[in-house]
Amino acid sequence: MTTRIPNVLSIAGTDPSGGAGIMADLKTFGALGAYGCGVVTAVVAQNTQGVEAVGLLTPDQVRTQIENLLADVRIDAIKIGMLGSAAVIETVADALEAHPEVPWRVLDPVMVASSGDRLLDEDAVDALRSRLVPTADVITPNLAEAAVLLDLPEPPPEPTEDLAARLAQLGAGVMLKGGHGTGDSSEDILLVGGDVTHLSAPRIATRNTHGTGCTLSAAMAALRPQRDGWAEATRDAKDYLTQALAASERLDVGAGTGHGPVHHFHAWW
Ligand SMILES: Nc1ncnc2c1ncn2[C@@H]1O[C@H](COP(=O)(O)OP(=O)(O)O)[C@@H](O)[C@H]1O
Ligand SMILES: Cc1ncc(COP(=O)(O)OP(=O)(O)O)c(N)n1
Repeated sequence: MTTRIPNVLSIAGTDPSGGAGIMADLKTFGALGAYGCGVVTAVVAQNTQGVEAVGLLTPDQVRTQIENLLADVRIDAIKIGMLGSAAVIETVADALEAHPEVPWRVLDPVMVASSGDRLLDEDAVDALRSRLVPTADVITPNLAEAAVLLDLPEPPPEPTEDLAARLAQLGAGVMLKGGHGTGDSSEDILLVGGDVTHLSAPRIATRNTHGTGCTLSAAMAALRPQRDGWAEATRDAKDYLTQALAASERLDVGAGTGHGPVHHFHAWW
């Protein structure tokens, strides 16, 4: 645990509507006492209704941003989000292997937006599984992403310890998210270093769920340098997200027919 203000890096795609991607990550870092840095991997035309277009940056463009940043700024934790292609996954994996000094790494295996639009090439899953997952401390799949990572025919209905254990065999700790269920509570399972933690929160009745996965993984990265372990950091990250969901109706973003953002600065305004 550090007492200095942590510098936390998001490597992710953009969301001009500010609810997901690198925009959400930087808001989350700021709200949770971390100084935010960002490396852009993709320029995504999206809003609360869905994704209109995806423009991937080249591996060289991503590599140069990472190397230039790390040559100057001490990074205390990294959150990795949308990468888009196998080539960019290889580039980020190489960069992380070359920088073992970055202590904490959270990987959100972003594949598909809640609108159904693809954010990762289909042929990139192997590279994600074999090159990037083993470089992470914790991966944060939702149930659909867990099914793809484990080659299951369809997403399981809810997170289970068995599913988390099978994901952990890919080489990282696991925060298996159950946000897409329908019960009264929203249940996740954290499995790190053989320790299982069940995380439960009341399910908030709102359409403003755009960027919940981005916000959760960013909060874990922001809090890990400020807490004693992943269990404490993840519990506090989920509490922050639950409050941001509960306060989201105070925002007025989008036409109201899509999925709006959570309120990242609910504690201030
Ligand atoms: N309506 C909700 N109320 C409370 N928590 C939620 C709700 N929707 C999602 N969550 C929580 O948000 C986090 C992200 O989960 P999920 O929505 O499954 O991820 P993703 O955005 O990657 O699909 C999890 O901790 C999940 O339990
Ligand atoms: C640029 C970008 N990255 C990730 C996502 C997916 O965000 P997520 O938190 O999983 O939330 P939904 O979009 O699924 O609601 C994204 N949309 N854009």
